[in-house]
Amino acid sequence: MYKILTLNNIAVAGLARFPRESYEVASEMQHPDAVLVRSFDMHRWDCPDTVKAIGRAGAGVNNIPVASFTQRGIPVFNTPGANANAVKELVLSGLFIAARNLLSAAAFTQQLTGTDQHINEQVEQLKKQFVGFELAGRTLGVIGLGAIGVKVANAAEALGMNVIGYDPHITVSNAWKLSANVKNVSSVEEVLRKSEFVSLHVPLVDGTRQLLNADRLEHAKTGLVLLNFSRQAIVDETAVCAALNKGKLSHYICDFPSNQLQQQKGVITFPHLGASTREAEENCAVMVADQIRQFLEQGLISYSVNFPDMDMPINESCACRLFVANANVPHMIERISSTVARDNVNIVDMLNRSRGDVACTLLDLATPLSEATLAVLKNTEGVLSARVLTPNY
Ligand SMILES: NC(=O)c1ccc[n+]([C@@H]2O[C@H](COP(=O)([O-])OP(=O)(O)OC[C@H]3O[C@@H](n4cnc5c(N)ncnc54)[C@H](O)[C@@H]3O)[C@@H](O)[C@H]2O)c1
Ligand SMILES: O=C(O)CC[C@@H](O)C(=O)O
Repeated sequence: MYKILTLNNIAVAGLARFPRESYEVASEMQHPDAVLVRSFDMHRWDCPDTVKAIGRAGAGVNNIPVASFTQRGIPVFNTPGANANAVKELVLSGLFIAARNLLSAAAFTQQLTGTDQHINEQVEQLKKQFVGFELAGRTLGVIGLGAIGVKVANAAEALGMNVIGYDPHITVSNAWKLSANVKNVSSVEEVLRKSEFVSLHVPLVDGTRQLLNADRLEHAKTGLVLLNFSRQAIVDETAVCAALNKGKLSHYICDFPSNQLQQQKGVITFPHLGASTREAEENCAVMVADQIRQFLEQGLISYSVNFPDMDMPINESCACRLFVANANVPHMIERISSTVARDNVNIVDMLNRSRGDVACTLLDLATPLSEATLAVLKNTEGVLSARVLTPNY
């Protein structure tokens, strides 16, 4: 029986992927084999020794201490693209809200009282304060052209906007998906200089923390609308508030309310709603549940943020499969295979892949591996984690 601990609400469609006869899933349990999480802050969480995999039902992994899981030989999975459409639609809403002053206009009509005739007179007399502008012909700059950025860029282009994009690490596959009309520019400053709207779609890592700071915001066109549906710390909030007060920015629309933003004019915040659609929650939950099952049951890895992809069909003549996560250094295969040889076990199939400082090895073994040999393997220099899986043919 595998045990799956959920640290956030995970959509039922995803939880249903774990067969009841072989999985227990709960939000509180002892000795979990894997953990499913959304935005729960795992940096302050004491992870039990039994955990073999972490599944993030979403894109961002800044709430997960990935480096420390890597050292423990634990793969962290995420679900790239599974919530991208939901975020794109919220970003588009942000563009419309800013261009047409929709929130203040709706707040204005909500407070009108009196007869219909009186309300109508107020509407016609005062609506001029909410006059907006059209998106077509305006320039949107997209910073980060990954799963979300590409969708935002293409959708904005379809609305008639000029779209420019900046992503020094764009993947070939995302470059193929991007509309040919999206112009590539070479710096964040150039995006800010040329755009009326800028939307941020980068992950929060050391290199993107406070990507938009006071110096960079100086380059912005006066009246820029800045949208941040990535992470709070991608911008320097103090610099954003100063830019709003100077008129450099007209709006800051983001998914991350904070104490500093609460009273700031020009700010519109949402409660981290980007991925909160039924469709996105289900997509993420189903994708991550399937990844965790594949790893627990077969040692296979896809869409891990810290481990290499591992794909090898289980050899039908094997008695068991050994999964080893190890440091990516010389002599590891030699150490692993000589330890396995203690049991006089024959290797019928094998896969070894590496990614950065980590490597993974799958060995399909003709006969079972003893507990004693597995224990020796776990203590072998360079081995981060090891476990034996008994295939369920
Ligand atoms: N608001 C929400 O609910 C919500 C939902 C999903 C994702 N997100 C956030 O959005 C981020 C992006 O998601 P995604 O699915 O598009 O991820 P992704 O990995 O597909 O794309 C990120 C892109 O950013 C690019 N990038 C990295 N550093 C950059 C830099 N310094 N300048 C320009 N580009 C840079 C990468 O090359 C990549 O193409 C996530 O990491 C997460 O933090 C928020
Ligand atoms: O799980 C959520 O609601 C938010 C997820 C989102 O921030 C992500 O990075 O995918």
